[in-house]
Amino acid sequence: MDPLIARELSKLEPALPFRASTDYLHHTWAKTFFSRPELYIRPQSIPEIQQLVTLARRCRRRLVTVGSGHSPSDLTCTSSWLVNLDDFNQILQLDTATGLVTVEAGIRLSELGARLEEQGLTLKNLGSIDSQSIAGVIATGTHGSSLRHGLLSECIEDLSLVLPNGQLVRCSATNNPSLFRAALVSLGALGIIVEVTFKARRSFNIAWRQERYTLAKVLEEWSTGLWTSHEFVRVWWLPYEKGAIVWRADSTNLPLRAPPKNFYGDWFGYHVYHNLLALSSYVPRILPWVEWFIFGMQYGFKAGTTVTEAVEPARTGLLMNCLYSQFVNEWALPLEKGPEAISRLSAWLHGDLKASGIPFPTKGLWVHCPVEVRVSDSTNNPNPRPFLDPTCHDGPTLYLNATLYRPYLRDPPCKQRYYEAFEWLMRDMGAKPHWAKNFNTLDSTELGILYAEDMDEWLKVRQEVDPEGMFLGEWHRRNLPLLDLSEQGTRDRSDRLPLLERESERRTLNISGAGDGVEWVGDRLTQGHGERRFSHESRDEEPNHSAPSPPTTATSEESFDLLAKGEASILLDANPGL
Ligand SMILES: Cc1cc2nc3c(=O)[nH]c(=O)nc-3n(C[C@H](O)[C@H](O)[C@H](O)COP(=O)(O)OP(=O)(O)OC[C@H]3O[C@@H](n4cnc5c(N)ncnc54)[C@H](O)[C@@H]3O)c2cc1C
Ligand SMILES: O=C1O[C@H](CO)C(O)=C1O
Repeated sequence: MDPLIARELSKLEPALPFRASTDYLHHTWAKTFFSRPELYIRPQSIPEIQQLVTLARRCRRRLVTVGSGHSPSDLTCTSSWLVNLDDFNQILQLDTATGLVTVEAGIRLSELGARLEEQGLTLKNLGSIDSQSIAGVIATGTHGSSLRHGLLSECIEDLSLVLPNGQLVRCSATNNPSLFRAALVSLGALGIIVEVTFKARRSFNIAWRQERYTLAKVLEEWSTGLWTSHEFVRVWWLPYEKGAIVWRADSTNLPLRAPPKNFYGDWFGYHVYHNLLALSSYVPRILPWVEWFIFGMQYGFKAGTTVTEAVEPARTGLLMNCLYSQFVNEWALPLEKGPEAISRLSAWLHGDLKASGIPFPTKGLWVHCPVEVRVSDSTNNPNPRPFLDPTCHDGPTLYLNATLYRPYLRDPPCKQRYYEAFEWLMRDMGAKPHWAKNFNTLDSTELGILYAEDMDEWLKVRQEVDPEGMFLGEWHRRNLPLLDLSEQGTRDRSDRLPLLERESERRTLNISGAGDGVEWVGDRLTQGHGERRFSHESRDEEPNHSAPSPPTTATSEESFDLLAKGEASILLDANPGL
């Protein structure tokens, strides 16, 4: 343990626990990225969060907050300090009459859903899963698929954050609206969101129906009811089959009816599909056959022949089985551009470069399905939009999500060319990438241009609350124009953003169970913790807030003692590994 940390910790409130452990191995849900933070910290109260932020500032450390690690990119990787709010996850207030609910920001949507249900409430919209933390969902602009809803975060009324100076601030549409709009898609770069107030809806059930369409029928109905006939609609496009699975749902008073068994939801089909995907990494040309076979077994071999229906509570019925580790590359574009985007990508995947207009060769290229096709509409949201909201301002939004599975955690062979071509098309059509996902070919300048004044506003707020870049890392540097053009020549970290963590290398992990996942290594690790920071060390002021009196626990004394002795503080179990 760096003696600087022990020294600085000894100057803080000794009774307040600092629940930090070393030797934690962080990884994304998909095990695409791993990193080894210097400390992994799981606070349980706002004073603890304020204390760890103060300590980080004094020790000159970058902070990263991680929710459930479901963002597919390297956004949450760090060799510095990783903060997780899984133990800060209570419902603080709930008003069944108004539907207003205040929660601690670490709560996972699954736990929140179960607790709301006990009170007859639910979230009004969900994405494909509910494993995420509420703060994580907000931070990256997570969406579901419905033209009657925008981003999941549109139900948020009020947020509280701990800023890099340790201050606890609240914001809403009327109270500090710029901070609110910046914090609604914060990319973890403003501070730690600690409390969230949102409006829930009365619990409801959905009746859903799923059937196979031809792609031609999807495109034919695109503007004549495909997306508007039901509250929730999502489409899985099967490119080789030129087919699609259309899933639609509405709220209902019908009695619950469990969905029928499905092929790859069961043990046998799940493993058959997984092994066929693994085989296709060696013999990629079988992929059209795999698509035909698996989706035929799952949804019927012919359009219109098999319909699946069920009635379920919305909080589970809206979710889906995401199967295996995967890369996902998702972009938002105007809904009316969908038929053109899909037709061009379809032409390209079938080798017709001319019709596609996509300048990448397709020889020897084989890809996985599905391409997820989803929608949202933020234009009816009365709350202010996040500055970094990727959805359209003047009409409904389409999302295209190109999925590539990683059977047994191995990367598929054609990823680079498929994603380069897909991103080329998306950029050609003026689309914006989903912040959490695996996009690669846009740089910070281009993203700055795409978001224009909204990016400027977001950067302005960010710079005001975090002038030293305590919440910034390589992902932010790569994707956001953090410096003005006039400052591009400056060495950003040491000159302007002294705490920004740079990536120093990506290396293969020699541990079993990591597959092709890479270890992200930040310069905190390679430079040796603390080196540069001693010279930059600033003894800044105490945060200007009055923290409630801290709880006194045995663990606080233990943690303090261990750290003061320079030993690792293992108040939590170290990551049990893979
Ligand atoms: C299987 C799967 C299915 C998915 N389905 C969908 C979908 O249907 N629709 C969709 O839009 N996306 C989807 N996603 C993406 C996912 O919703 C987002 O990546 C979401 O951000 C993950 O939440 P998390 O809690 O895991 O956050 P993390 O991935 O851990 O973190 C995401 C960001 O939030 C920040 N953050 C987390 N907690 C805090 C906090 N307390 N304060 C400040 N910043 C914080 C982090 O620093 C980071 O920048 C899916 C991902 C997977 C793997
Ligand atoms: O990122 C995502 O993964 C699933 C697809 O498996 C989904 O819907 C996302 O969004």
